Amino acid sequence: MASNQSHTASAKVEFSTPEAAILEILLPGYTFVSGLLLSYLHIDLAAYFQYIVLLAVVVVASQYLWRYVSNWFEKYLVSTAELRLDDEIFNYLMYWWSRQPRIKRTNRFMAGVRLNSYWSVHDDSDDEEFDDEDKMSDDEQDSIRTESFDEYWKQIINRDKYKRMRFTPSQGRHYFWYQGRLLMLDRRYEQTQSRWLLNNEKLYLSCLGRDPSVIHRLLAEAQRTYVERDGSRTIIYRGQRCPSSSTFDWNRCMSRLPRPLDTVILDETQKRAFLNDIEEYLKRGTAAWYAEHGIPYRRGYLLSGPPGTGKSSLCFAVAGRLGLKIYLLSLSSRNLDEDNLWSLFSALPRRCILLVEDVDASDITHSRGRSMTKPLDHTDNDDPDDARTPPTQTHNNMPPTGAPAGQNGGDKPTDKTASEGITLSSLLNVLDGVAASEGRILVMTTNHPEKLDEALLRAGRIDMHIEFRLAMPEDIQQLYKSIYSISKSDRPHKVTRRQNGRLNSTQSQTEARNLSHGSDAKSMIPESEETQALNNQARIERLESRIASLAEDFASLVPSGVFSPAEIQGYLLKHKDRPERAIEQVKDWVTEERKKKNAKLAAKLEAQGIVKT
Ligand SMILES: Nc1ncnc2c1ncn2[C@@H]1O[C@H](COP(=O)(O)OP(=O)(O)OP(=O)(O)O)[C@@H](O)[C@H]1O
Repeated sequence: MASNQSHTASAKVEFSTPEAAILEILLPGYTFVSGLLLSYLHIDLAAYFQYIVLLAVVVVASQYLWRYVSNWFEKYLVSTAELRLDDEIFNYLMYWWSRQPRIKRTNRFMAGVRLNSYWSVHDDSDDEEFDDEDKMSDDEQDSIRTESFDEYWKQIINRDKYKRMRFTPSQGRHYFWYQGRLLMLDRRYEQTQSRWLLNNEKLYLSCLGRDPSVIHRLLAEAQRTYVERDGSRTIIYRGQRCPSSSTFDWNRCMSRLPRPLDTVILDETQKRAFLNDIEEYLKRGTAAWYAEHGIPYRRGYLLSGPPGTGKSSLCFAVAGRLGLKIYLLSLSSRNLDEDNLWSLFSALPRRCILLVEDVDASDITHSRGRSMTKPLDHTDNDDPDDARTPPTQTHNNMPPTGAPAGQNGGDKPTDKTASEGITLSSLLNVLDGVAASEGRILVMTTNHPEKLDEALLRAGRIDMHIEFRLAMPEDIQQLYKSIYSISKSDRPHKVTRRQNGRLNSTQSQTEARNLSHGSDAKSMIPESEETQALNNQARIERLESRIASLAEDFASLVPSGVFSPAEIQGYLLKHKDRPERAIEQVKDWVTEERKKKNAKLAAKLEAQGIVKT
């Protein structure tokens, strides 16, 4: 009580005059400072009250005025673009900036091995380095191959240790000239309550004047620089949950060199039909035609077949051929609910491939009222005589062989809810409901088409179904040739040392020596360039015909319709420089693999209670 009274008394002393109270409001801390001055220097600030008030008013007014004027200036005389970290444009600008010579002169910069601090925005730095490796000249590749593995590996490991460093603007304002105009880049980490503080990074790009065209030009150049870096690579995006929220977005996850379509082994008619259908869909005028006829502009494909038969490869090859980006979606993603599915679909660009791999992996796509497991499925087919029927391709919703009819026989799916919250109805709505996105190409892959709900496969959702098969003799031959043949890019002028090496292993010693170096007598006479080219051509032809005959031998030793192309490719890769060794050892490999398959099959049958050991 007593202390309360004394506190009140002291407060009364401090604000003894109304002037002091006013000054305390204008200049917080005034009472304390004036008390100190009075006690120690005997200066009574109250005597200068008018001046102090005037000073305080001037300071406050000028602060206010400065804020007002700068706001007004920024609003009416400055154009500003705001760039968010979770948008790809952020990377465009950072990439462009990191390539500007001015960054080398600036004394405030951020150094890092990535262009951004956002974990899920992949900036492909590593891919670029792989590219550099790919771009080695033939001679470099040859010289690297003659090195011992240890030597080569030391080089690679050393290089990998030193990741490419990127220099980007540090936090704060950076002024620079672009096309004769002064621009300002402001990099800010905005403070919020979010614990994902780093994700609140933003860039503000400003120029003087109300005309923002210079900013547009700069951003367009940044985008061009970034996109040109991709060249002909196939860009892959993944539907992922944003780390800072519960929403989903497409994040660029990798870029890959395009896969030539002819490296995918599939019945030529099927391959052509698939490509032609997509080209027909994408060609000028098709969208208008669809609109005129009131048909939603969408196309869907189902690629089905045992694992490792080339479904994803075909999709990547077609994307590479047509320069389309691939958007990968996993229906089994945790936390993916209907709203997120909608937002992902609505964020798809107009022309792209939406790839839903292993669509049967998600329960929601399964056929209703049907047993999920069958005693045997085609992946377990181990009997050479029971090879899968030749590939078939069906148009306009011919359901896959053996596909069950839905229980209600119609297009109304029952709502089977996945634990994460998507239902079959919501999936179907996003695929082709009233608000579904237009222009995209949907490719679904599955190992078990028979498990898929009929509603998912009906015309308009799936317009073409391509079945992939286990490798038949002609496929096996092609696989063999694709591993050992001379690549097209090498054909015109040169047989590289590596190919000569292969040649040596496929020819008798004398013939090989003659082919790769010319006969002893001939080698004394220098060859003209033309003769060299002709000789090389002749060598290539001989090599090709040798490989073709070896391919036949190889195919005759591998049972038809038992192994997937991936399995055969895996085996051939073990002997990638020894085509004859691959043939010598294939019988053992087949026996071994069959044993493994039989054991797997027996275990599966036992687990299902079909046979007892
Ligand atoms: N038909 C094929 N032609 C050429 N290569 C193939 C073929 N099938 C498989 N491969 C090779 O096997 C590997 C796996 O192929 P891919 O991923 O395309 O198979 P998939 O059918 O999509 O398999 P999954 O069903 O398991 O996803 C790749 O390296 C690919 O090069």
